[in-house]
Formats: sequence, structure tokens, C-alpha cells
Amino acid sequence: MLSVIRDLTVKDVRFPTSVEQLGSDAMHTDPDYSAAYVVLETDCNLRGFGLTFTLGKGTEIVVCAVKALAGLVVGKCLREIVSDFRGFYRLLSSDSQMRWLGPEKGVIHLATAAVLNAVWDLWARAEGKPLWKLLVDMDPKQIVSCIDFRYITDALTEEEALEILVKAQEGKQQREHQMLMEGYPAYTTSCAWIGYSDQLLQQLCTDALRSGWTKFKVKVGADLEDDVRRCRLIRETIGPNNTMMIDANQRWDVAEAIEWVSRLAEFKPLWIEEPTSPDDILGHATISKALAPYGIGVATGEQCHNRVMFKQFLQAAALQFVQIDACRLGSVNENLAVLLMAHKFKVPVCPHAGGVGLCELMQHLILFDYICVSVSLSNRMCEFVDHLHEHFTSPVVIQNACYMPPKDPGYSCEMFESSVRRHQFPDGDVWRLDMKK
Ligand SMILES: C[C@H](O)[C@@H](O)CC(=O)C(=O)O
Ligand SMILES: [Mg+2]
Repeated sequence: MLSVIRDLTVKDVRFPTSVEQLGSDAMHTDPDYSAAYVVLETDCNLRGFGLTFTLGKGTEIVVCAVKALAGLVVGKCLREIVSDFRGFYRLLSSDSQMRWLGPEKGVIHLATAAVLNAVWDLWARAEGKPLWKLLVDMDPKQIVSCIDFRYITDALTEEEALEILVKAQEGKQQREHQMLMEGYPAYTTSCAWIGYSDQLLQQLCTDALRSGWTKFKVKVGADLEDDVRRCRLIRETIGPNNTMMIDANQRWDVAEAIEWVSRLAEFKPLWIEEPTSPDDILGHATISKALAPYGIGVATGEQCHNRVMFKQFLQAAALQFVQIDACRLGSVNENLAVLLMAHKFKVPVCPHAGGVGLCELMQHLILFDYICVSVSLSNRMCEFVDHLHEHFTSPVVIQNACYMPPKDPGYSCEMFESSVRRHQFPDGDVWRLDMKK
């Protein structure tokens, strides 16, 4: 705990997933799953690992932003940071010159997430616990002390947050035990990326059903007739009793979204995800209202850039499923704020995890949500994508379509050095050899 952070390094790591259209959707047709990958070195034997997720081009800009934040971290003692984590969050997110680049949004906030994820990883490693367990074992007061309540007290006060956490102490041990035995329910997105052929969709859904998956997300939004055909194929393959969700990744205007999704209502999707601009809170409210008679909810959050936006989505009843993201929001600190607000507004959290390292990170937050905040699994599930886990030293473990709680100390986002070396952009073998083709 006394460790002093001596150095921060950040690398641009990219995986050529666009080659096989992994991760493709109606707006991001050729993503190369990538990360600005942060390593904190300390004066003892400990290191902290963190990342933020990107789609390839532009990762170098996030890397620059991380470097700009490094001076606020290097030289600090871990104990000093965590004894006033709220203050440290604010130091990073509200530096009086750098906040002009956000504030708390865009590249600078992605960079803040990468750095803070590494600090949380370092803390959990120093305590010898996986991050979810570090959080679960924390006193409610200490949890609250990590949250910056600025701009959200009209929706959730510190006292209310504390009350929620104290109330959820009851039954905590049983829920932890239940998670260790059964895991946290997940759904899969990796069967139905938009670039996949019908044959591949059917094959992957059939395989996933055999492995115990019951909830499937389908990418839509590029072409209505294609969507009708793909959704029909998937509904026929998974049967009437399994769950389907659809995701348009911000493709439509508001009226178009309502019309398009009405045409897909016969396939009984549980939610339409990101129907329109992620900043259009009132647009989402209109869509929510229009689709309610079909029993279709609106889900959003993977590009909802901070707690203030989530606050307004909740206040405006503009979403029925909250999709927090471990790298879009300002790390664990800001995610805690959103988990508590979602609980207060009685909206289930179904996190986003479609990207490299996001499943590894998100499992910790959603375990904490169940054990210490929501105490419910009703209408809740965490996204899973079956890509790139082999690059992590403590990859996720899925059993019977559930995330099994990680056991290794930390936040599970350390990558193998060989993976980082091979995929570093532009000099890693994967990219150098590719360019020679
Ligand atoms: C570009 C990403 O793969 C995106 O499509 C992920 C996403 O929307 C999700 O997982 O949901
Ligand atoms: Mg999505």
C-alpha cells in the first residue's frame, strides 16, 4: 500500500479484427479492436494495468492524452490516492487546463478511464484481491468516498447512496456465495455481427445454443430487408423462448428508429440498443414511449460519456436498460455513481462489454452491482463477446453462459507482453508484416 507510482507507460495496441468483420455493426463496419494500454510501475514489486477501448485509428490520440495525464499520477503514493479517491478522480477529470478538452467526455475521458483503471488494478493487487472482491469488502462509506457527486446531487445525494449500500449489506454473503457457485448471467453478441453471412449466423447461433447460451444480440440498422431476414433466421434458430436483443449503434433519426423497430417487433426483441445519437436524451425518451406498447425497451450507454448524461437519461425515462462501460465512464469511480443512480431509478443495469478487454473489466463491476447494490438478477445480464481473451493473463471464465467470478488479484486487464509486442501499432509484427503484403 505504501507503493509510490514511479512511471506510467502507455502503448497503442491494435488487433486486426476487421479482417473477419468481428465486432462490425451498422456504423462501425470495420473495427480493429484496440486499446490504449497503461502500465503503472511502482517502487516495490507491484504493477498496475489498465486500458481504454478504441476501434483502431485514433488510438494514438488517446495515447497522447494518457501521456498528458501522467504527470498527475507519477510520484503519487497508492495510499495517498485511495485515502481520497474522490479527490484523485477530480484531480484527473477536472485539471483546470485539461478539462477544457472535455470536460469528462471524449478522448480525455477515455484517457482518464485507462489511467484510473490501472490505479484500481494496482489497488486490488496491493490488497491481494480481485477487484470485485475489493469492492464487496469495502465499507459502504468508503465506496461512497470514491464517488464524485458533483452534478448529480439533484438525482442522488451522498446520503441516499450510502443508504442504498447499507441496506444491501443484508444477504451480501449469500449473494457472494451464489455468484461463486453459479456466476453472473451473460448474453452473447458474437454470433451476429453485421458483417457475418446468414450461414455463419445460423452456425454460430446453433453452436452457442449447444453451449448453453439463451440470450443473443443481433446487429441491425444497415438495411431493413436484411434485418427482417436476419432476425427471422435467428428467431427461428433460437426458438420462441430464448431472448433476442437488437443493436443499431446510433444509425437512425428518431422517427426512422420507431418505424424500423416496429417492423422488427414481430421477432420480439427485448430491447433496441442505441437507436439514435447517444447524446439525444429526449429522442430516446420519444422512442421509449413509442416502443413500449410492443414490449420493446430502449438500451443505451456504451457511448454515454459520463454520469451527468446517465442522470438525465434516467430522469427523462429515456432508457429501460442501463449499459455502463468500464472504459467510457471515468473508471470504477464513475461507474459506481451510475450503478447507484440506476438502482434509485429502478432501471436494470446490463453492461456493455463488446470490445477487447471489456468483458475482463466489466465482470468485476456487475458482480459488485448484484452483491452490493441491485441485489437482483431480474431482467439483468452482462454482455459477452468471444474474442481476444487469449491475450489476457487472467481471461474471463464462462460456464453455462455465466461469468464465473475471477480469482486472481487485480482488474483482469493485464495482457501478455508477447501479445502487446506483436500487436503494438505500427511497429508490432502483426502490423509490419501486414503492411508488407
Ligand atoms: C464496434 C463494436 O464492436 C460495437 O459494435 C459493440 C457494441 O455495440 C456492443 O457490443 O453492443
Ligand atoms: Mg452496442
